[in-house]
Amino acid sequence: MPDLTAPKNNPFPSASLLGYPRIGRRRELKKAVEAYWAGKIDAAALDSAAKAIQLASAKRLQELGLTEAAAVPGTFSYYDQVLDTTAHLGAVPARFGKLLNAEGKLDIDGYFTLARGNKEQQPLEMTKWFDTNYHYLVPEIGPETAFTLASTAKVDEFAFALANGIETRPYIVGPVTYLLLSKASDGAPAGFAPLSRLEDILPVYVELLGKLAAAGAGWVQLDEPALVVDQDIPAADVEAAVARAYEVLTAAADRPQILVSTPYGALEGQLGTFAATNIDALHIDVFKGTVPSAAALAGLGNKTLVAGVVDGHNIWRNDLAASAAKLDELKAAAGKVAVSTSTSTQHVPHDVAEETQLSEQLRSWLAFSDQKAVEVKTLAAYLADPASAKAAIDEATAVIASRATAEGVRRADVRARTEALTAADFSRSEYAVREAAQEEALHLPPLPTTTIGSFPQTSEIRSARARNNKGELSDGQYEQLMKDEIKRVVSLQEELGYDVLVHGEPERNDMVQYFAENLDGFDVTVHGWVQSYGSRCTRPSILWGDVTRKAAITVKWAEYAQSLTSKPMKGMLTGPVTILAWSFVRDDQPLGETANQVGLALRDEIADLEAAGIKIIQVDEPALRELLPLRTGDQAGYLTWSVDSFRLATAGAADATQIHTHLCYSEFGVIIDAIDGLDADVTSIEAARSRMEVVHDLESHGFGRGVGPGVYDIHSPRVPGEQEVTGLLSTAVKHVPARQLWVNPDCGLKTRGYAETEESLRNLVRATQVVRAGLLETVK
Ligand SMILES: CN1c2c(nc(N)[nH]c2=O)NC[C@@H]1CNc1ccc(C(=O)N[C@@H](CCC(=O)N[C@@H](CCC(=O)N[C@@H](CCC(=O)O)C(=O)O)C(=O)O)C(=O)O)cc1
Ligand SMILES: N[C@@H](CCS)C(=O)O
Ligand SMILES: [Zn+2]
Repeated sequence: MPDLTAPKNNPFPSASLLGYPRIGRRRELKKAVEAYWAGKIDAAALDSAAKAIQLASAKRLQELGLTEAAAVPGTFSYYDQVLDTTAHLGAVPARFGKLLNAEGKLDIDGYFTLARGNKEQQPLEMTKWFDTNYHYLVPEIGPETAFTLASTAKVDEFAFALANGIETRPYIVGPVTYLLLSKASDGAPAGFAPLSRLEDILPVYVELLGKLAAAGAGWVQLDEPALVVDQDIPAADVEAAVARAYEVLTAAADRPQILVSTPYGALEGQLGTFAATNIDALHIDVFKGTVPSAAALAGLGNKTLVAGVVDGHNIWRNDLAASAAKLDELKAAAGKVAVSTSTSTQHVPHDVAEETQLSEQLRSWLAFSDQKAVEVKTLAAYLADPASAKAAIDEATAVIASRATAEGVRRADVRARTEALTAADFSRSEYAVREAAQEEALHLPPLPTTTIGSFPQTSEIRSARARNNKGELSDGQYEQLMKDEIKRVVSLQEELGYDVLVHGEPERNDMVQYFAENLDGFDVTVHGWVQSYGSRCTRPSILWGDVTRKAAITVKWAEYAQSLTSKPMKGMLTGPVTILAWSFVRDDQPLGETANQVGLALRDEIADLEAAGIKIIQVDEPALRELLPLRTGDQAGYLTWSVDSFRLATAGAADATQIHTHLCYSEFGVIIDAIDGLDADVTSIEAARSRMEVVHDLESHGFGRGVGPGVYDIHSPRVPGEQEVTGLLSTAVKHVPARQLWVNPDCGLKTRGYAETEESLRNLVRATQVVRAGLLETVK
């Protein structure tokens, strides 16, 4: 048992992870949380499932060598780390009414209400966490928000691990990042900035630090990733906020030692701001970021520099020799150096060893969370005694070298095709020419109605796929079940009166993995689940080699669906940027090169869809915003290659073929030029959750082609009423010329149930009829 009376001035652990997956090696948390939501287990059973995961993870990390006090990160969460911070601060938006219980605490049901909403209230908005495919719940802060320590979950988790003999390092989002990620609550005065409430949240942090110290915590981790992003407020204001926040927190009478972590990129000038505070350790990302100057590092004085040299965001085996060289530089300039990951490893799966279906060669190139723990430990050993790590470093060097020449990594046929590309391959005819050709081919009514692609992925569909994978259902039987589903979805859309139909995507396990399974250059995992949001997970595919299409991928399904209706059926593809963003992408060449290879494979697929009689083809790019570099100086280069790869995919289409694209899960104002640059004939874009904010951007930009701002928020079971949709459409027609406007939901319907889907889709059509009639009146 650790000695609780020992002085809390332990050194920072020489090797640690910044965070660890919390969903469980077999998605135990997902299963428990969903069972709790469905009323199948009670709160006590959920609590014991959560504890079992916490303990198993902590023990596993100890087995892997992270045995020092505070080396195991306390990053468990039932749903989201930002929501956890909201809970600890008691920052419940007033619109939820009284959610705290009689003791002033937010219990588990209140916590899930913020995440999932209730009959009256939409949940907190969900948006992308930095440049990852993880989504957090956006806090709503106003001048009225009351802050109080409404949860002690972090203290309880710490005490539980300690009682089991493991001193963890509790994690919480730091005050500056928390407020910078917040949005102003409804009703806050114009121009209100959540950061203006800094003084008011600090006492709650101080109280929490006191409770953690009392429970025996030696170290706490305050995560400040917002500091690696160029904010749209002056840098001096951010600096002042950091200085003030950490002046108050470090002055707390009783507190653990404080590590501030700054993952996802280079801290740049803000390193000096932290150097001037009294925090005890500062983590910097030296994987994506660069090694700071010796002078900047010297400014850290007695603080421990926690070097994030092992990539927490991708799955390639660490180049230990390169990391060792960085550590040498850091050690020469900074006093105390410890080793860690660049980010939490919540973005990568648990263990490569689970993926026995992958070739040994591919597995040797990879490092998931558990392998990263070992890498961190090896590098810490290197710092203490370089000779002790020599064998491991040499092995990593040899394995990485073997990748460069392995079969499939560089293919002459693929390279010849990308090298032969010319400007003409990236452009279609003028829009006016295409518009006329499409008008003639499609004869669509004003305000055409459509959906984004997926229909509910029922448990029957998923279980059929699982049985097919296990060999319990033949390919023929599986295909027939998918066709039956497509038929149902097509007749439902006809009955509801939609103008442009979709086949519903039942045959896809995921909109990226499905394509990866059908392209050379990729491999997929069996257990490689990564949390996307709440209980939802994805299995990012591994893009390790040159990409080509083995055979047509979607054509047979699109052709079948089109054979069932005289209405146009949309072909449905995932775009190159999104395929890259939601996979683990090779790190041995520029992303733009890889994106063009994927773009060419999609271009071939579009040609085959056209040949099969498909007149409208949607190429989804929901991740276009996600990959936007966090530093403004890096953004233009990204936008060039990303937009180009989409154009390469789509520019082979005939004038009469209508190309759609779809974007969601982000705010798009900042990349509106790039969206326009995609040159899609129609763009559907998430808008319902933000009450059509995007139409202002479209209007001021003078967006000239078809556009469908979403009018149905598909993220919750709530059904939008006909009047609500009419209202949203009426707003849209004020800002976007009616002849350009389409009517559609915010995103696909795969996470929804049929009951609410049917009712909502019916309301969309009814509202469209009302607005169309109004347009006719105006014309008269
Ligand atoms: C649009 N979004 C996506 C993102 N990233 C992606 N890669 N894909 C996306 O669609 N990022 C942004 C958003 C995030 N949103 C979501 C939305 C929904 C999910 C989701 O529903 N995930 C599912 C898993 C999906 C999947 O891979 N399904 C497979 C396997 C299903 C499964 O679990 N099978 C069981 C057996 C089932 C049975 O027997 O009945 C098993 O294997 O144990 C499939 O359909 O075949 C989730 O469950 O979390 C994610 C992100
Ligand atoms: N076509 C996809 C897009 C999701 S972003 C779907 O409808 O699910
Ligand atoms: Zn979407």
